[in-house]
Amino acid sequence: MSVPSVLIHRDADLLAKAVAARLITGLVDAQAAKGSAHLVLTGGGMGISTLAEVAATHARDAVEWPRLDIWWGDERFLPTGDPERNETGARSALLDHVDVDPARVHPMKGPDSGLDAEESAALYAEELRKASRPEDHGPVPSFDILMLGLGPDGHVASLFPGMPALYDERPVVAVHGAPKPPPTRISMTLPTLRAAREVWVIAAGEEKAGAVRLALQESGPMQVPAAGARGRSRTLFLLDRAAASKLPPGLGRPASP
Ligand SMILES: O=C1O[C@H](COP(=O)(O)O)[C@@H](O)[C@H](O)[C@H]1O
Repeated sequence: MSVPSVLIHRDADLLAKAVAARLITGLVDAQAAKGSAHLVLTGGGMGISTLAEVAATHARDAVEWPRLDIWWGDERFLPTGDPERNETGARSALLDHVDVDPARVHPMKGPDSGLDAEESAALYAEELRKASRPEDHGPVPSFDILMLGLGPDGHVASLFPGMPALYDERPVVAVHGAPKPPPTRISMTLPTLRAAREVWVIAAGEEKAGAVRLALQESGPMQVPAAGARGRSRTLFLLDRAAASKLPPGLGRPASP
């Protein structure tokens, strides 16, 4: 697992623009190297505003969208089209505006599918298994880029502090009783997040500053799940100044004037 690097941008707006530029470049590089790429999306404020910034730049046309598999790190267990679903936000911010291959967009199924949360999680794990190749050495693809928002409590995906999902070795699990609504969710587990080549934790705002510090310094993943989110090759904490405001001097590199 990689040691995190911390990059600090001036504010949330510039952070979203900078992450969008980084994302386009990362996808172009991955597709140039391998022909196609796997991207894992997150919900939440920064996750969706980053996608909106990708949609807003002409450089998005450098990505070969039909040759991209799109996954979600977690989903709120709500019906298709519900505005609170991470999928709904991602589609309206970006996916509805680019030429993705519908067969390569992989939303987690909600209750309108007729599945319960456990069945939906098991189905997603199976979809991931089918997409993995021998060179992935495991039950999920080696995602090229996996983006994560960060909750003020340190949660990433739908892995909340102290909850059983953090101990689960299955690739994808149902989460019940989440402290943030809705209580029922589907989430990739830590081993699946760690299968990614690059993990990007994206956070803005002072309310995230304590979680950022703990995730980088003092905690284990059971207390602060973000402390366990690390990529195989690279882990980036992409922050605005407010979210970085509790880091000790020297931890983190200012990336914007
Ligand atoms: O509920 C969720 O929250 C986190 C963080 O959201 P934010 O709005 O505080 O940035 C998000 O990463 C996760 O995907 C989502 O389901």
